[in-house]
Amino acid sequence: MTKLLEVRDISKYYVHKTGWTPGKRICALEPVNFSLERGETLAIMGETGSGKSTIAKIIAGAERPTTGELFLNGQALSSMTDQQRCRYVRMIFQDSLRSLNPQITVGQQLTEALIFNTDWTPGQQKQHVYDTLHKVGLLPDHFGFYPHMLSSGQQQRVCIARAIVLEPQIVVADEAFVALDPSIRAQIINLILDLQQDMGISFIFVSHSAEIVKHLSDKILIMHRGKMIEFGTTQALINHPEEQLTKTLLHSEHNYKVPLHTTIKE
Ligand SMILES: Nc1ncnc2c1ncn2[C@@H]1O[C@H](COP(=O)(O)OP(=O)(O)OP(=O)(O)O)[C@@H](O)[C@H]1O
Repeated sequence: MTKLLEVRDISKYYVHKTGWTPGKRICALEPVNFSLERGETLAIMGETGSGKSTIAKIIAGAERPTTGELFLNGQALSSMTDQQRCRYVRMIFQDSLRSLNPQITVGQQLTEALIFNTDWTPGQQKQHVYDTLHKVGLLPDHFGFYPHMLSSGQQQRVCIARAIVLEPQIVVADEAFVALDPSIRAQIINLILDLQQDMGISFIFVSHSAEIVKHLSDKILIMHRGKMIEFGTTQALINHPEEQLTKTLLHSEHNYKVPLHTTIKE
């Protein structure tokens, strides 16, 4: 069966343009290979500067790989138009709350993606935005709200609504929930699990929290200095980690305390 996502030999080099060493090539990511099935959730863990965000951004199309190719349902992502690609893969950024436009209403922000990426009538667009607000636990009234009228948890729900409004197959989240307080973070994480079940979306998320990773992910990818050092199912990496870093990251206590409802994903 065709995989949802296949990452083949993706690498990334940056070239210093200024500073003490102009022209110097920095390897942010050595070639990585992995794949994901439909509906599976992947957590990317690793130390600071190990290349986690680089992988996330390449999958979401926010960065181009230096080498390699990504395949979505067997089709090369590089052969797709931006419009096709953003229907399939959406990203929630680290500072997602700041990415909401304070000048326009929630409804307008969600409708924008539909105007650019569908040929629906205004009535169809509006109905779809209402349905999307409902999916993320917001009310029809929130359509007319400006971001400052919402709590941070509701703003995060709007960011998630914006990511799923085109019904993508993959949502990439880069440490998107760090700034939220623990009880709101737990609600948002449980919302993601619900969306995964209802819509069959695959989530790829970068996190330092062992607790969140164990709760949400089916597979884990461990990065160290630009290299993928371990990749496998969450159960396998928890029960039989091959690398010391994997043990440290998955059993670390420096994680956020999140009152999640269930334990490790089966
Ligand atoms: N635009 C850029 N130009 C030059 N170097 C970059 C750029 N983006 C990332 N890097 C470098 O690539 C390496 C990997 O960065 P990346 O942001 O992917 O790490 P990370 O694991 O996500 O780190 P963190 O947990 O701190 O966000 C780092 O050494 C970083 O300094």
